[in-house]
Amino acid sequence: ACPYMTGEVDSRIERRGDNDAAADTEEFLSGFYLKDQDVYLTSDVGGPIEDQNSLSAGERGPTLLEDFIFRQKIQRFDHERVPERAVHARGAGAHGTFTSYGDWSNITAASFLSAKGKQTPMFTRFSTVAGSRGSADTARDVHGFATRFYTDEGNFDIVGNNIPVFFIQDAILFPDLIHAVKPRGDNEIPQAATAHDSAWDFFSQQPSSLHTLLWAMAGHGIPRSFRHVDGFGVHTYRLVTDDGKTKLVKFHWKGLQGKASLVWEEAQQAAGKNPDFLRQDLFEAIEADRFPEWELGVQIMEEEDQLRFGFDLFDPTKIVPEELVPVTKLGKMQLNRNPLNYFAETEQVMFQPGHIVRGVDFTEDPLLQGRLFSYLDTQLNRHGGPNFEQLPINRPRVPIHNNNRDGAGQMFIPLNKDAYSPNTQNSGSPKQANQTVGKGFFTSDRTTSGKLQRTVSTTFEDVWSQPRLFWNSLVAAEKQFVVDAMRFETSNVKSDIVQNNVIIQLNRISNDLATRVAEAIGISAPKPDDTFYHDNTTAHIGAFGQKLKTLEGLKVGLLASVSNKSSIAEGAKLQSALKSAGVDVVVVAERLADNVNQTYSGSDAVQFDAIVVANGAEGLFSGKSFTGKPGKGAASLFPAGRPLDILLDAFRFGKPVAAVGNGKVALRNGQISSERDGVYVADSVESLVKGVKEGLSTFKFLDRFALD
Ligand code: HEM
Repeated sequence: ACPYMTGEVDSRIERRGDNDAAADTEEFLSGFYLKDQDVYLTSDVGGPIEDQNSLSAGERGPTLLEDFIFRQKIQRFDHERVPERAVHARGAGAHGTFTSYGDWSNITAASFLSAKGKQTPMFTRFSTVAGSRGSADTARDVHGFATRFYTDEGNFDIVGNNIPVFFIQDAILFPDLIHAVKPRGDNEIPQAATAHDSAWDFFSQQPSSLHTLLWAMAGHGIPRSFRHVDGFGVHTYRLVTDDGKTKLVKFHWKGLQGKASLVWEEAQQAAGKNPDFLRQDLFEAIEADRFPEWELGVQIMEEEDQLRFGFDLFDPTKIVPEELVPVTKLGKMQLNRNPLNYFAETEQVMFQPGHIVRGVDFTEDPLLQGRLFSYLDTQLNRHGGPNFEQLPINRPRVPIHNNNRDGAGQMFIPLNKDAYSPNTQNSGSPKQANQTVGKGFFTSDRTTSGKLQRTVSTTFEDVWSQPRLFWNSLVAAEKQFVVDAMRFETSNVKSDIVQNNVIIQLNRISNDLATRVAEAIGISAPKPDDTFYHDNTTAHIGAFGQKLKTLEGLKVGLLASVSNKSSIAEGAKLQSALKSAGVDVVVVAERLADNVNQTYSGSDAVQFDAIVVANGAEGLFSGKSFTGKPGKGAASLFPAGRPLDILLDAFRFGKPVAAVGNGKVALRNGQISSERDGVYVADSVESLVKGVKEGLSTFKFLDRFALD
């Protein structure tokens, strides 16, 4: 244990998955805990400190420079911030466990996949890309899905996203992409948003970005929670067996919660009312022992398949449709433990695509190749020195021995004074792995040759057919989400040239898409540009229209009234009926009282996955509240019309809405027909529950989104 650890073990430390890997994590991290319980205050160098006043010359005199206590405290405060990540600055992470489904030595020598049931500790961080560290969680963006395996042969990171493709094909364009999507140079506007000229200028000038853009606009850009996203390694990687045989693979993380997305207006509401919407959901789910899980899968391909599917497997703007190559599930990740300190763990974790282990290898993908430089380089800047791999969250769970030395923040005391190899002075140690434990990391057999050139491979040229495949594969409501998103974004673009260029590019994907966006920004419908048009479709790409696999951690809002006690009591009944499904009920009323969890003034539809209006609360939903005049009595406790707004918003956002008994008056006042899908009416809470559960698993009722 840490020599400075004092007091009882923190109760939060006990909260974790009940398995060996979680126990390893606990044992490892406990060596670093600092717990300030029943102790006295000291300076950084250990001297006891008596009080919190600075040293002054006389009672009313100036503070003295000699006050080392004052200077140290202020100095430490002045240096609390480190540079945020250049991208993916906003995020949240959790510890977890990976369990292998089998012995996969037929495809990889990676030791964490060497036996059925083998467990490996993990840390995973989800993020948005463009926003700064304090930006809202629900900004529309690609989401980072970075995973680390602390394997018994060193750390392996799959630094992926929740979208399986990327904007560019060559890493040299990454600064351009990021400069274009980040805020403007002159006024630093807008924060965490792509609805501006430079972003769309880049997208329309660099059409390799269209595929990723479509995914982001279709709902994957605004997920319901981090628990409801899938993850992708994006690039094609290699798996290598002990005898050197390689397979090409695409990594997938398939969520066992199912996929779910917000709608745009809902994301906006969340951004204002609760900018921590996604990180809070993840944190609370894990605190409640509802551990989210993902299966790690691979699409396995042969070296000869590199160009077999009509595109290049080394082009990161392409998916391999699962109809062509199904996903083989290798194991499962469970996130089962929250960090105990955000900065020490989530902020200081340094993922790198270059953290790989024996049994995995890179490919020639030029985006991947560039990333191998960028992450280490930026982390040297972020940490201020080369020793960040020694931080607890980055330190491998296996011994490290090498001749790397010194640098800022060295935390070890290396005893070998002969830090070179080969040597005789230290008995040849550290020795090569193949002289001791067998094989060390080895690069797969690859041959490359060719004339030096600065060009994009001709096999990367078609960047329109796959966006078309994506568009073709969406259901009508999802297409409408894309159209709405693009209308919103491009109507914020000021430049006619950029707007026109966007339409030209969209028209290469689909004339329908281009026309629908064009008409909203006052551009006449273009004639079809059909070189890349086709009618193919693929499954597994939508964010909507599929059932959730579990309801765990979803929230139902019961809209009740303190003036009718039985309406409040329905909360307990509803909660007991939904408990086994892991759904939480939140009782909302005019003011806090016994069994009331939230007030109308503090609530919004986005906080709930379904709404139930209690019998007896209908009086709060009268049309009168729309007069805009301040209400009287109870009504003055919340903004005029709020209960009906919550109900209507929930309905507009595609959520299930329900009413018990006279609660149906509220539906009527909101002109919500009980004939609509996902609208449930019953005389008792008990007879409503089946419908509400069904509605929750449906998640979004797509018929509510007008199509045009
Ligand atoms: C397939 C394409 C890419 C994916 C999936 C991806 C994913 C990610 C993720 C998930 C993170 C956040 C890691 C964390 O949670 O700490 C990240 C950070 C970062 N990415 Fe990428 N990225 C991609 C392309 C690139 C490229 C091409 C570059 C540069 C050439 C780049 C540079 C960075 C940098 C500088 C960071 C910040 C790292 C840090 O400060 O620790 N990324 N990326």
